[in-house]
Amino acid sequence: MESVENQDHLVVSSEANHPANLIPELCSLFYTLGWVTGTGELVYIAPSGVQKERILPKDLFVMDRSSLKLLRSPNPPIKPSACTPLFFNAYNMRNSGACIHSHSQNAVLATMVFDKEFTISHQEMIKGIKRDGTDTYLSFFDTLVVPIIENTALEQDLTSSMAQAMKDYPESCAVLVRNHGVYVWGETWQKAKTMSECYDYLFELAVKIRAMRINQN
Ligand SMILES: CSCCC(=O)C(=O)COP(=O)(O)O
Ligand SMILES: [Zn+2]
Repeated sequence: MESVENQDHLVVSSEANHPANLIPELCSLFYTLGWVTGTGELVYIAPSGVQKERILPKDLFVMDRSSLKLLRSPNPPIKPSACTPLFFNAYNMRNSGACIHSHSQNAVLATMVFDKEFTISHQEMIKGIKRDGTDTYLSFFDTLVVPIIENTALEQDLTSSMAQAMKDYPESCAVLVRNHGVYVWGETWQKAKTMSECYDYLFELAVKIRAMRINQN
């Protein structure tokens, strides 16, 4: 059997949007936003516990989506992101093409001021959020609802509660984790990124609305 450490062709591409080039670029962008950490038939996964803004294509793991077999591992061996089983919730339960995990303070603050669900309505940016499993987006007058699950000591221990929240909220494209951050997924990396930006904006806005005691009627 070929070594998973010598499959460099899987992470070499001249296409800017190839996951091998895109993931380092997005990790670098998310680092500048203070979010940090994130991820066909191949699943590209960032390494765990490293400085995400410095990731290079050669640092990525590549996994077969259906068999979960690791096809490529960086050399020297490091672990794939601890979020891998949570990313697979999004891939398997929603057939999504990309999942982004962020530790944005806006997401964390939202989990501190809301109880079981984050809600917001009558905001233009709500229109950037899809109703998962449908071809429609929320309207200005809809209420955006995001489930909040409790944090655990280890990232992988969030897997079942995230899966339960996804079953309970079939149209949500995100799950908040109390005092930790958020997972956002989409059918493409572009949709996952755009929705991450909309969610983050709305989390920040809702926290400020509460802090300023603005009455929304
Ligand atoms: C300071 S990060 C703590 C663990 C965590 O929340 C996380 O998301 C780890 O992600 P990684 O991709 O670095 O394994
Ligand atoms: Zn995390």
